[in-house]
Amino acid sequence: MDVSYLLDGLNERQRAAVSAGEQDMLVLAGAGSGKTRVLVHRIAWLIQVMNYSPFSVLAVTFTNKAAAEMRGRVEKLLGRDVQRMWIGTFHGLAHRLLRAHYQDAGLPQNFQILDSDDQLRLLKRTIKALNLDEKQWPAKQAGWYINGKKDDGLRPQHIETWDPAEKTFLQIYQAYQEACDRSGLVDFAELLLRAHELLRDNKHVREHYQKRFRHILVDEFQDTNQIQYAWVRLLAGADNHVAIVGDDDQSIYGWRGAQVENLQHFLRDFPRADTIRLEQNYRSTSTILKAANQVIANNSDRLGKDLWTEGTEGEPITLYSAFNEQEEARYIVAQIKQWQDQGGALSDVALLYRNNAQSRVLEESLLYASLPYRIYGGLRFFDRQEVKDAVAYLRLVSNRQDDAAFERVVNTPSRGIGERTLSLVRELARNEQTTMWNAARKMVNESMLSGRARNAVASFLDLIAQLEVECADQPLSKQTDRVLKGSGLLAMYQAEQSDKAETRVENLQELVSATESFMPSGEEDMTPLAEFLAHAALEAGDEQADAYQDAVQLMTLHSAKGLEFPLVFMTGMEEGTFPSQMSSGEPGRLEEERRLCYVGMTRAMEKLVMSYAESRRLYGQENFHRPSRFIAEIPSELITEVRVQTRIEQPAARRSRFHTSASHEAFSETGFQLGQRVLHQSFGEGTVLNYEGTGPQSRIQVNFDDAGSKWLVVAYAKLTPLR
Ligand SMILES: Nc1ncnc2c1ncn2[C@@H]1O[C@H](COP(=O)(O)OP(=O)(O)OP(=O)(O)O)[C@@H](O)[C@H]1O
Ligand SMILES: [Mg+2]
Repeated sequence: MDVSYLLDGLNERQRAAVSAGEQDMLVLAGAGSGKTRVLVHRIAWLIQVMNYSPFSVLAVTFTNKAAAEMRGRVEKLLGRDVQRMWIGTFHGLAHRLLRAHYQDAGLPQNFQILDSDDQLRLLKRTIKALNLDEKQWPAKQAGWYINGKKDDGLRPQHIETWDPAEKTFLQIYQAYQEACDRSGLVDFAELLLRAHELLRDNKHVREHYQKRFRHILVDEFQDTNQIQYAWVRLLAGADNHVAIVGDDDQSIYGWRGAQVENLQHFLRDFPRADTIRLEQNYRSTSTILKAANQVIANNSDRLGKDLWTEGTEGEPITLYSAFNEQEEARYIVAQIKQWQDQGGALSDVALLYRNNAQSRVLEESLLYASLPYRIYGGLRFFDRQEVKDAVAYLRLVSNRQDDAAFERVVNTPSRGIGERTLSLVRELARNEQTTMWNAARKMVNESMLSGRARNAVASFLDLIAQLEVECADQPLSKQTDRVLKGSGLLAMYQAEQSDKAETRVENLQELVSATESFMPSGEEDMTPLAEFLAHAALEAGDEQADAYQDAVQLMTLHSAKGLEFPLVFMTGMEEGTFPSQMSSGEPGRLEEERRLCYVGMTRAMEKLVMSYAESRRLYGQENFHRPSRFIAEIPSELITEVRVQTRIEQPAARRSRFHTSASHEAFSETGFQLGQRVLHQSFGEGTVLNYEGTGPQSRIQVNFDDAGSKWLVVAYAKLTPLR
């Protein structure tokens, strides 16, 4: 058979990696050098040329989206489907292992995944139950503590501490874990830890998979944490082969426990591994690549890589300075329209930002301009309130011991079960070391509640029992439909009659279609419902209604990893936003932010646009910041600066109650406009942001580059207009 096509479109070093014999390898290379492409071709090579069954190859990627893409690309190369092949994220694969071996893992068969939001809720309740003050012991912090410990492979009994604060967190960890275990709930970090323990402690399970997975391949290896790497080592055993690809310059999850040192550990633990370096970038124009290389050169302790391209020079990087985030969004939308007018596809455009919260203003501008968009991460379909409510019903119907689901829906829609009643149920559950369901049942049976409360709780318990009967042996979409109607959820939102409620109804309907089109794999003894619930908890944004529409792609810089787009906007390039406030004091974290900037820039193929706003309202607060230091790290000859061209009217959202049309005229008379640059004798240069009052009393707000924001009386300020 002619297999040369598997090496087509690869350079010499890539070919060497793809066609290597039975061996371990590390492909260490910069962004866009074809690492992922090598991995895909290697998998096809193993199957086609070295005659491995797809069944004996394990491939790990970083997101579900990347996993789906990888599977698709392998299938295209092979010309057949590889459904049986294990391609997934660490979390997804861990979940699959736990399902298949739930007994060995000490889990109930119908265990459920607790996502981050549910985890936080459960932590809040745990902290309350321990009579701790949530202000002093915030649930979020407890979550970080617990997840961090789990990522390091530590159970409460492994932790010893003299630190009184840590002692309390440890106590929360313990109580939280007990609650999870009682309810058959597994959080994200627990998936990894438990799967690790399963492989470590069960020889037969471990040996089974060691025999099975002859080749293990891991993409984005620089962002594995300790437990993930420990897992790879366990699975690899003595005579399997591991190929990892990564780029130390793109390690951006240190804050979540990823260890870039794993790259070195790999070379130590797999001493026979070949290191292959790729140096040609095939993704970006030389301008973009040069700029990205310059930025990352400011970091220390790099493994060091040279990246070059034969690509064209392309356009310079556009830098846009806006006076606030609204105006930034308007500029971006105008640019996207222009791109569209020139025949560009919307799905070729990515808007990247540092924090999820930054997306709202961008979304509003896109909506206003009727440009369809999709968001990855953040506002995932399965994260939306109504969808979570519906899923919680499904969970409770399939497992009554699921406390998180119980809490979520017991009084949604409202059925007169108040906080007082619930706290009685919680208390009994706690005292008897049992679940909410069991406690509630007992309270009803033994008349431990007042008449009304008892009836309300009893009818809820009956409702769930009834739904279970109605759902038995029904197809998944019928079950979902039954639950939506029977629970009263759908009716509740239908009755609400607001735009928001309408969207919620649509989302619930979308959930039914999602279950309709869901194809359970039928493996590992899972019911379709159990598989769907796991999918809902693990999938990020892949199920949005407009998945196939041509739409602008919005995502955080973190979730853009591994992807590429012809036109990329990096928004919010301001000190305090990016690099983030928290990182500025710590050199280590600042370097991680710089790597994130490198990741962002190297997503762009043809054109990169960076923008910053002099004033930004975020989380309800207005802040003034200078342009990000990363901008200054780009050689100026690679940048074209665009300034605010048309002075725009005050955006509605920003109009304060002081503003009257009279003051607007008075303001205009002063000769200054919003966004205008001005010079003050003692404060120096700044930008006009706001104004109030009329006549001689009128005041003007200026954000000075060095002195910060100040309100000044126009008549006395002696401002000199610049530009
Ligand atoms: N030898 C090659 N010839 C032509 N195009 C290539 C070659 N190798 C890779 N490419 C293309 O270059 C782009 C980048 O490749 P790929 O995504 O595999 O890079 P990567 O190293 O994984 O990047 P990242 O570090 O961002 O994950 C892709 O569009 C890919 O198809
Ligand atoms: Mg890649």
